[in-house]
Amino acid sequence: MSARLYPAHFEAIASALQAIFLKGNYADKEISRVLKEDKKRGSKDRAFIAEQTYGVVRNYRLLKHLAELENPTSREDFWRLTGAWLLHNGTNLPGWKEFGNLSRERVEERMATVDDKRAVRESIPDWLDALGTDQLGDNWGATLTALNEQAPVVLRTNRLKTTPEELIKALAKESILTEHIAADALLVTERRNLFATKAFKAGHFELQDFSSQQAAPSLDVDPSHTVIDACAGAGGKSLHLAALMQNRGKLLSLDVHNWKLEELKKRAKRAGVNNLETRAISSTKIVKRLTERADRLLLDVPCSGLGVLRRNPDAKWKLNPDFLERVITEQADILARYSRMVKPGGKMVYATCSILPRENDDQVDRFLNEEAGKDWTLARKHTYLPQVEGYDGFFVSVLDRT
Ligand SMILES: C[S@@+](CC[C@H](N)C(=O)[O-])C[C@H]1O[C@@H](n2cnc3c(N)ncnc32)[C@H](O)[C@@H]1O
Repeated sequence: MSARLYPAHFEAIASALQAIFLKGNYADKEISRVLKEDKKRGSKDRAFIAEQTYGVVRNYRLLKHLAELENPTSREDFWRLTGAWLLHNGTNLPGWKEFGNLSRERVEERMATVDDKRAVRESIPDWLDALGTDQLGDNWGATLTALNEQAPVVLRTNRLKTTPEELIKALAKESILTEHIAADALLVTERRNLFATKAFKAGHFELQDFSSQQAAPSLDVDPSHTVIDACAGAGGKSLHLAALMQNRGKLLSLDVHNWKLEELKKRAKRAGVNNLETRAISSTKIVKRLTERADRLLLDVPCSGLGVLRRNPDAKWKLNPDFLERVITEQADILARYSRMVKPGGKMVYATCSILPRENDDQVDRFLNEEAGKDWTLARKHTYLPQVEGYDGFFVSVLDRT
């Protein structure tokens, strides 16, 4: 590859990386920040900065090894990591002083030493590599490799306003090429700024991965139902549920964070959704008062996010064993308490964007074997894996209440 390289791009990448690794800031926010600092950049330059920054975040441990840096802190250190990433991908580097003695030969020599060190090669903390091996056995290696790739961009057509066929045509007029892959899902085959399109502003689609689009349809909702989305967040799945309910029936979106529900309200307005009400879970009473009110319940619970590392690669550096234990305890509590909101004869979907059985199958098994789960049976479950279906790692289980 012989891309033209500019010092200003490396400056922007290094600035984003310093904030991500030294201050613990989110990668997507930092990339937006540095891109906003120079609005004159064209789309290729913006894409270069975003892609290289994500590349370094994804491959941080490997790049520290290749660039022979124990603990990068300075601006030059992050230039050097980015340089090592480009060399590793076959790009020649200019002789800028920040790169120091980096050379293709040395990077190749260092690369040859990691064949038997998966955690370094795939850039993952040792504790996570051990956990993945313990949880997924032989599947872990392929999952890890797939999670280090760039995520495909998938849209969900908002059927309240358009159809996949009409949306494909409307987006093509704005030079965005898409392919209908399933139900409401379109795969974007040419990356562009989707949020600037007329179709987005008019609420004709939402960005939502293929795997995540499997949760709402699994609830088998209809326009007569009362549906509760109990961990609704900013409402990706609530909006999907509203469309499947044809904007009828009653949809109640709950979350412990009111600011997320405020964001959901804005998105609902854009999407033309009007069967939805939001309510913050400010005390345990909110859930108690809803005992046996719902025909359908979605529990898209907080999780490790290990299935969506392609999209949020910085999460692997922020996650820690204590957080994982806490979130597992919280998931079990949510399943046991919130399931009481379902009427006899109703249905519930328990979902996570994790690939770990401890957050998925084990939680469902435990629930079914305890007092809270005595009226419940498992109808089906599936773990979507990035190396199998090709999209985010995701778990969906469907449970029926007798
Ligand atoms: C995986 S996210 C939900 C994503 C959302 N369903 C979507 O499709 O966009 C999990 C959500 O659970 C919320 N949450 C955390 N603890 C909770 C609790 N105890 N009860 C309800 N929601 C909770 C978080 O604030 C977060 O928004």
